[in-house]
Amino acid sequence: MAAGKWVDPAPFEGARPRVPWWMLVPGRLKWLAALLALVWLVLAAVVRLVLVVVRYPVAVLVPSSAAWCSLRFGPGPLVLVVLAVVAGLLIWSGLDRESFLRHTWLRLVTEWRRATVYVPKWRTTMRLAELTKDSRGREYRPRLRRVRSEGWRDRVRVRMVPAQAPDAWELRREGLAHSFGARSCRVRVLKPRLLELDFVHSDPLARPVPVPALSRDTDVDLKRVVVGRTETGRPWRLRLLGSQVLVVGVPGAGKGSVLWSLVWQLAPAVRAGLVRLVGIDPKGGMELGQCPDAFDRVVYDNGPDAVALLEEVAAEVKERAARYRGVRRLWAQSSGEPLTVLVVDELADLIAYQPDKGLRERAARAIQTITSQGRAPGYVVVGLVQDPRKEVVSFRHLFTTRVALRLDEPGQVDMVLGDGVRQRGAAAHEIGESTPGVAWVKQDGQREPERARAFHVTDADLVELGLFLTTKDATVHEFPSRPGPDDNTGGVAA
Ligand SMILES: Nc1ncnc2c1ncn2[C@@H]1O[C@H](COP(=O)(O)OP(=O)(O)OP(=O)(O)O)[C@@H](O)[C@H]1O
Repeated sequence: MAAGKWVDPAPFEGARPRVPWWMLVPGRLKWLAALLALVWLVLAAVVRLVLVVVRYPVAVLVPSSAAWCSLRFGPGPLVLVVLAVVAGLLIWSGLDRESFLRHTWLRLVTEWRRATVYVPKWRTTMRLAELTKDSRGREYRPRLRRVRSEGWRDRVRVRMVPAQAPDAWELRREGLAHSFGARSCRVRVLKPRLLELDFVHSDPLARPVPVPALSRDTDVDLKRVVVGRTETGRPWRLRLLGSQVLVVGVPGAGKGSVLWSLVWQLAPAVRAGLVRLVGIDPKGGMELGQCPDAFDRVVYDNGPDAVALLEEVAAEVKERAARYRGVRRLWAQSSGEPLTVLVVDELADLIAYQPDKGLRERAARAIQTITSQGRAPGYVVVGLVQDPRKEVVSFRHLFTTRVALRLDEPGQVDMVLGDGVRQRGAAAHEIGESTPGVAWVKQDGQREPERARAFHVTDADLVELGLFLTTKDATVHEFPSRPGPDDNTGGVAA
């Protein structure tokens, strides 16, 4: 090599060493990142702890405070505290059993069932029921959210996996019920991706609900007539004023009990002349003939007399509507005219089974007029139907309150209550034969259907009702003279 002259050595052919990326990060940034990670971990642990305490307050707080108490003060004071708490709980349950159950016992049951039933079985059940999804090696599993036990049912909230529809859960209801040890399962959609599953353990409506004592108070709330009890224990309130009511159920489902519960509650107003009942019973009086005194007019067939009565009522609707035009928006007691309730025991007999086409069409036209125009002038139709066939269902949209008692098939539930209502849990086809009077109710404008049972109105009750309506000690309501145009009370009676 000549002095001072550079000669290139052989080129380097080895693999360039790979340094992990974090070794290239400057030292200070590394410390900062480690600190942030630590803070994140601590926060996540605190959130988890808080969640556990919120979800299982009794199971976490009671043993931990007992342990703290015994460590700090010894076992003696702990025993005293336990005895005092037990005594306090006993007094509470004696004084107000309802609130005791709600705030302590049911909370305990909720935690117990969440910890022993839903959490341990959730993952396996979701996989076996094929409610999980796999994508690129990752498993997407529905998330178990809030659990609330109400004794007779557990309400379990679920967040569905993306791209899942409630139908998938609807199809697996029975399997889910068996897996979690429940008698049945209902699926309700709360909002997009959020479902509530009702795991039902017993039926709170298994026992008949007796009718209350006949009231003498004529101030009946016609917007909320109590005709039974809902499964949550509240009164079943049926809207009459401003509504049209359709009651559907197979023979023996208890349509009569819905009807008579309504008449029972209206009786004081009927006796005082504030409400007028008009009836058509195509079954020859088998139903309405049990208490004919309740009705101002009643026809026991589906022939010309029944159609004439329907047309008469339809004409009254038109005449009253013409008088109210520009004067009042909705019937009120101050109008000086009674609210008219038209009861048709078997609607299909008039508009579907009547062999005379002319009569059938006239009946359908009159019913349509009354249901579509009767709301404002104070005419309400209560239609009872055994078979939700096409001819009747085509009227469905005119009835704003629909009551589905026991039905034969799931398709009939959709026909009566409307599409999607069964999916929200209204399984009227699953109502047992042993619980007549139990129904699913859907009112327009109310999202959730309600399960309820009508009062059990016995034959003896109907005799009492008849006597009540025919006794003369009633205070007959004095209507004011015919209203003038200045009487513009668009409000509601009662
Ligand atoms: N709410 C109720 N609670 C307890 N038992 C009831 C109730 N409703 C009806 N029942 C009982 O069920 C039976 C059938 O009731 P109901 O006659 O009212 O049924 P329905 O649907 O009107 O039948 P149909 O269409 O044949 O007239 C009766 O023996 C009645 O006592």
